[in-house]
Amino acid sequence: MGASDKDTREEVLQAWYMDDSDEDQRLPHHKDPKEFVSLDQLSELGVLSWRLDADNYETDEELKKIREDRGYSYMDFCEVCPEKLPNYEEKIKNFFEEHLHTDEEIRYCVAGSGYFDVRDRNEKWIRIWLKKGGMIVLPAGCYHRFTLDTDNYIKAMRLFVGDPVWTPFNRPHDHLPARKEYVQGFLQKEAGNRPIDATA
Ligand SMILES: CSCCC(=O)/C(O)=C/O
Ligand SMILES: [Fe+2]
Repeated sequence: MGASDKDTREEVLQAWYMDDSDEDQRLPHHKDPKEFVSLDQLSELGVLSWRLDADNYETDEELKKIREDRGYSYMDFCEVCPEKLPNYEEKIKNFFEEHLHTDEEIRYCVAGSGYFDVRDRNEKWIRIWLKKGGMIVLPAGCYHRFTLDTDNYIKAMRLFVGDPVWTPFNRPHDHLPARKEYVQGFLQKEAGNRPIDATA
């Protein structure tokens, strides 16, 4: 991916470390001073991202190719607002409980915006602001949560490999194979980057 691709992705996808305040979850929760997280840092956590043409998703060849390459055969839409989402209050509460899934969570924002929070490898929260045209993949086994922002509306395309399984496993679910594999991926990367100890 070239530098210019990355720059335009950042118009619809921004990430930063969160503060520790208990204020309204829909506020940005920046640290003071702000501490942004790059898309490369996100990809080190296994979080993939694209910028796509949300006004033309029905005919978008780039989306078609991503779906073919990654096997995303299933697609539907989830609109989050009181008028469109049944059991809105309960769902909003559940989305914001820290959880993981045993499969990827793939969300493409075609309207509105929202926050997907993910834990980094030191358990710090990173807030990912997804806006119209942004698409993210959260890897299986990655603890995360979702909230609307203060605009209170998102319409997201949900993609899945085969028949969808939406089950959230609220933290702690560290014994699940998906979690173990996700953590193992970090440990292997760290071991690969460690300098060789010639005295050992
Ligand atoms: C914007 S899609 C609703 C959030 C959701 O589906 C989910 O699983 C959050 O973790
Ligand atoms: Fe989720």
